[in-house]
Amino acid sequence: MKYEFNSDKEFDLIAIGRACIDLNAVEYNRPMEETMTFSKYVGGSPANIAIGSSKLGLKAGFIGKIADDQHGRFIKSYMQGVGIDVSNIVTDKDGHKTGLAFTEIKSPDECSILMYRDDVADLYLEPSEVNEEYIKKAKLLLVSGTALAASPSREAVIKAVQLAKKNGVKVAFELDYRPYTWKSPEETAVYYSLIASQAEIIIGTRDEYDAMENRKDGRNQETVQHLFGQSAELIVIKHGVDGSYAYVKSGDVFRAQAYKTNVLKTFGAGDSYASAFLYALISGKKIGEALKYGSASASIVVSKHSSSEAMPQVEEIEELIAKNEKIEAPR
Ligand SMILES: Nc1ncnc2c1ncn2[C@@H]1O[C@H](COP(=O)(O)OP(=O)(O)O)[C@@H](O)[C@H]1O
Ligand SMILES: O=C(O)C[C@@H](O)[C@H](O)C(=O)COP(=O)(O)O
Repeated sequence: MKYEFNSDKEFDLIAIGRACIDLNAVEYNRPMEETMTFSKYVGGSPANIAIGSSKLGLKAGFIGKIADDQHGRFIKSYMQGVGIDVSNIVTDKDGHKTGLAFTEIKSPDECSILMYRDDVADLYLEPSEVNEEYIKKAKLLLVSGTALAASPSREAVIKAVQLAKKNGVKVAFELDYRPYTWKSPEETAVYYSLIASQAEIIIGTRDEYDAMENRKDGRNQETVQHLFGQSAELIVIKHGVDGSYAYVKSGDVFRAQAYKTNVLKTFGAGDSYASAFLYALISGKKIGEALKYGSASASIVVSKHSSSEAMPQVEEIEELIAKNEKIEAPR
């Protein structure tokens, strides 16, 4: 079963949200207190997804606001360098700073992120900086949940979604829940539910759907039943190393297991998964196959040091799928 896009569009995917900096611990397998050096990469979930899908060959664009400083310029030139259209990345003129994410790698499965996101430039994207002529050119608008955390970025995203709906552009909502960016769980649930009610494709971990539903231990069946009553056509629910499911409005369900790998750290899994899943879907692969692309890409990225720079080529993903070494997990 395939998922159909409007083929008469110049861009495969346009992402909206934050483009930031990741500072990843160079000395790892220790707490951050003992880490003295960090490597710099472009980061921010929607930027990572745009980078991953561009490296896989999609024509990608980005809408966001970056700081008018060295970090902002680094982000823009890196994104341009991997083939992303940066014409709709706006430079902040009010002195707001680039968001930073320091990563701590204590062990392969004990990682955390220390984020510096006070007054960050990306959350100052204005609705007036979202351009209908641009959005209209995309097959898919990818929205990151974190961009809904504060105004005016929240309104800019809501406008982008409205313009997508008006112009036959599918909306994919990557829940990308970062608790520290939000004021309260209630607020998150309100805005997540609003965008989820408009999106045709929704991707998130089980915990992120729980944040949207403002509950604990939610069940996939209840979640999808509710969302299929709105605009959703395809819902992906990820369960970490236990794999992921794609639910289709027709009633079909697909499952992918994670691929065995030499794990260095856990972050980067979600963004690499989304970029390869969307790449495969937009390239016309079947939904079950697209899940494998997502899983394989994630497995490659968790074995490497960064999120953005580590995004794989198509050949690497296909090699891993062909090897077929999956992690057995309970159903
Ligand atoms: N330890 C791991 N080894 C191999 N693949 C993994 C591992 N952890 C996660 N993955 C893959 O990454 C995907 C996304 O991971 P998940 O943890 O659910 O998302 P997120 O990073 O957004 O929290 C999973 O569906 C799985 O395919
Ligand atoms: O999204 C961010 O601001 C931080 C990311 O750049 C970082 O690489 C990361 O946490 C990615 O993790 P993922 O969401 O598990 O892919």
